[in-house]
Amino acid sequence: MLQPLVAVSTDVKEFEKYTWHAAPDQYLEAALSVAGVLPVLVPSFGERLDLESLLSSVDGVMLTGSKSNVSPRHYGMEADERNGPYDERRDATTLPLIRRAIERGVPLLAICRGIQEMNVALGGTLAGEIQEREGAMDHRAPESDRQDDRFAIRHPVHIREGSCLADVFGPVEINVNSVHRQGIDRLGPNLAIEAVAPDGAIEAVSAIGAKAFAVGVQWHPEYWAATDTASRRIFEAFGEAVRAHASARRPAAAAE
Ligand SMILES: N[C@@H](CCC(=O)NCCCC(=O)O)C(=O)O
Repeated sequence: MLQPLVAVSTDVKEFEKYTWHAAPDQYLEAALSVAGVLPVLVPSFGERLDLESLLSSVDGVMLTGSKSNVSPRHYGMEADERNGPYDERRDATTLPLIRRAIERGVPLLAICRGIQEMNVALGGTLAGEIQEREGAMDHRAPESDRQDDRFAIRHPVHIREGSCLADVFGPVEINVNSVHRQGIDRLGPNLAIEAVAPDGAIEAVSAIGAKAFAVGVQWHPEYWAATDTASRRIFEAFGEAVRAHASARRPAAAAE
């Protein structure tokens, strides 16, 4: 089979006096080496992108994490500095992309900022600084200059019975990393909770009635995808869904 293409979200960043549309290596590495797909960066040009053309040319969509937050104006709230930084160009690209990918049955894996975008795209809201909520765990990364420390696996999540991820792991507890200060507040109407943290924070969702894999996770399976079984299994399941989509979309190419 030809290696199927997966559209990957990009952050818009200023660096060395240039504007970049960028994605971190970890996500691309996990997509290529564990999911077995060819990641293709999608520039954050928003409504200037022909999403039908894009979604007719790829067999999956992966949304990466980011230090930036979805602008609260997308869920009816004021965008203040406290809840920044923002990346409006990324929002303008990913929010419509999520809706169309799910409508068209293109497999979707949304990670961290990605699950938050998925919830907002489908009509939900987010809460900021969730560590300040009564009884909340601190979901932010540990203070460290070492990424391995910041992305250390450090709390359990319970995978709900009958969920998509229960098909991947079984209805069990898995241990995950945690690098976020925002979280899902009001769940979008067409989303189902797939996993929760011990403090009740929603850690994974899936699109109800989706034609294909459409899962968002608040943790970072990409970071340890090569070595951690649970992280690996998510990317393997995503890769399987992408190849199934490719086979259905291009039977001839799938036979090659
Ligand atoms: N900004 C959002 C989403 C968090 C996220 O995607 N984190 C990825 C890694 C960011 C880092 O390296 O600090 C939130 O904070 O909830």
